[in-house]
Amino acid sequence: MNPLFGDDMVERPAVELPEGAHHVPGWLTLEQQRWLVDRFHQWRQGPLPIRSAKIGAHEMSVRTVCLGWHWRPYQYTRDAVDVNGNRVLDFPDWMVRLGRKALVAATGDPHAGDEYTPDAALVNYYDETAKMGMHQDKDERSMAPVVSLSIGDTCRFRFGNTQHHNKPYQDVDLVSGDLFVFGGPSRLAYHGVTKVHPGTAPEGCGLEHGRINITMRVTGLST
Ligand SMILES: O=C(O)CCC(=O)C(=O)O
Ligand SMILES: [Fe+2]
Repeated sequence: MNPLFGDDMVERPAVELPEGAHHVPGWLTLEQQRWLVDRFHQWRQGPLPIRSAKIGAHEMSVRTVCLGWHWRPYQYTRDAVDVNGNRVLDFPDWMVRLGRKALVAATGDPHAGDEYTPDAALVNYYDETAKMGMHQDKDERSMAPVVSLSIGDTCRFRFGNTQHHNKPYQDVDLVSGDLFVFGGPSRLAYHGVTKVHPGTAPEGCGLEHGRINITMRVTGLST
């Protein structure tokens, strides 16, 4: 028998993710996406310019501007000593609330966000050729979940295991408006972005080219 809502009619079949990892397709409305893109354009005005972080002598292809704490490999500081020495922007209160809502949406647990107070965000911009190699987010001292929001072009996000950057991993398409959360036993899973699909940003998301990804984290550092 053909089920009425069989897998064949679901545009994006759910991928089986390890415990602690959650993907919520289309979590942000287009209006919310546009509003976040406007914030992005403000953040990149300064006091810190958006820049490619350097891993040794190698510049990352992604460009990043931070909120709350400034990240450079492999540490967080309030002042961007590797850029222009200026102090990083404050972490906005609305983003704390958004992070809490994201955890509730991702887990289905109405209390999942109660204790969550992210204090750092990396706001990454990918042009059509940018990628991010497999890595763990482990510069934080807290194991609270990472909340990730995507806007603009679709990317191929690779979400792996906590042991090494090889298989097993799952490839997930992160589309404009998608939420992805990794916490619990998946908090230190290796992950990366293998490809951005140019020209896939939906009309009305506020971004015509490229992809913005915001990851909120709890650094566990004090002021
Ligand atoms: O762009 C993404 O979806 C992932 C970004 C990421 O892993 C990071 O900023 O550490
Ligand atoms: Fe990461």
